[in-house]
Amino acid sequence: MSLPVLDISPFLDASSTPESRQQVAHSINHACTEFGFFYLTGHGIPQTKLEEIISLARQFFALPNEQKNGIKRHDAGLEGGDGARGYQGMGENVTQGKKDMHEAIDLYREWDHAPKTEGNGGRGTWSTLQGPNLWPDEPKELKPVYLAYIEQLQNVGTALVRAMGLALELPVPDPDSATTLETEDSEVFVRNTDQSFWVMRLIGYPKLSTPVSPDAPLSSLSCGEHTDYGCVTLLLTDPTPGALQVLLKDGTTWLNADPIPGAFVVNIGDMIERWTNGLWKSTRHRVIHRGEGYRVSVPFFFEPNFEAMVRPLGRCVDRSAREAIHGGSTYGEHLLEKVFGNFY
Ligand SMILES: O=C(O)CCC(=O)C(=O)O
Ligand SMILES: [Fe+2]
Repeated sequence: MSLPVLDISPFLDASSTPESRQQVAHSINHACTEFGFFYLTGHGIPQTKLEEIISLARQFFALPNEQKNGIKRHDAGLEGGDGARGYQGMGENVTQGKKDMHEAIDLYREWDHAPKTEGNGGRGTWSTLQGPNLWPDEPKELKPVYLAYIEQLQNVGTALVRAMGLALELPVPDPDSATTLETEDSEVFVRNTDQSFWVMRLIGYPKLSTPVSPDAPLSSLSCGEHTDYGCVTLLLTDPTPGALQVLLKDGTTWLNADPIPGAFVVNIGDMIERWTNGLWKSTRHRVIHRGEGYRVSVPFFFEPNFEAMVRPLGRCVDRSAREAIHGGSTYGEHLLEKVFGNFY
């Protein structure tokens, strides 16, 4: 058994036929209903570029701790800190109250919603999430290469959520009637991600040394079991097999989501589950790296706009034949809860 493979190219190619798009949409509905996870090909980003992204992250993690801590994340209100952006050393990330065995840099869309509070002379103090990204000085090419990559990923994310709107059989937009952000047509996800408050994580995982045991404490995991909290995740990893594991619908079987060269591993997050009223569930997954070498992964979380109101879509509520699972809140409110709660 392995996860479905989907080719998104009909949604990136303006000359593709409606039939080819429908076919992709159909496969997405199947993949999201059965797994919440799939491989994505046809995204147009060359494999050499993907390899460069992994290699630059690997070069950063190989630097001495002292240098990595130069862009350390600090709590909001402390000099240079916004409680979210920057580098976290090994064991600083916490999932379900347990330390994860990884180190990471978190980058977010730059804050452009409200005036920033700048400090006098120093790096400034910031409200949560409102500081600037803390980019590494080394390797020097990391920042420009990642910025270009993030632009490309936003296009892929848009293509994907467009396909998802069709996959849910939401009505196609009526060109004669005005739409609002909350109009529930097949473009609803595209409109609510057009200023995506994206997150990019560069993650480094040392090989775990503790022995495998069924009741091993969660603290021995590379990244504890969780769902992703946003919209869709486009995950790029190095070739290490056996690390990322996905919980199947039976609720007990863990499937290895081993990387396919040139493809992203995609999964849906809690905001899609909420929008679809649970027709599509955000699937639990975890990382246990007991293989060889130092594993590097770079997930890109393509999220709703900060201000997007996320509540179950009427058609999905009808189709799911149950009450709305949530009363609605903005993505920003949801994210702030997650940041304050150390994420998962
Ligand atoms: O490193 C991976 O393969 C997955 C990481 C992950 O699930 C996450 O950062 O949310
Ligand atoms: Fe995840």
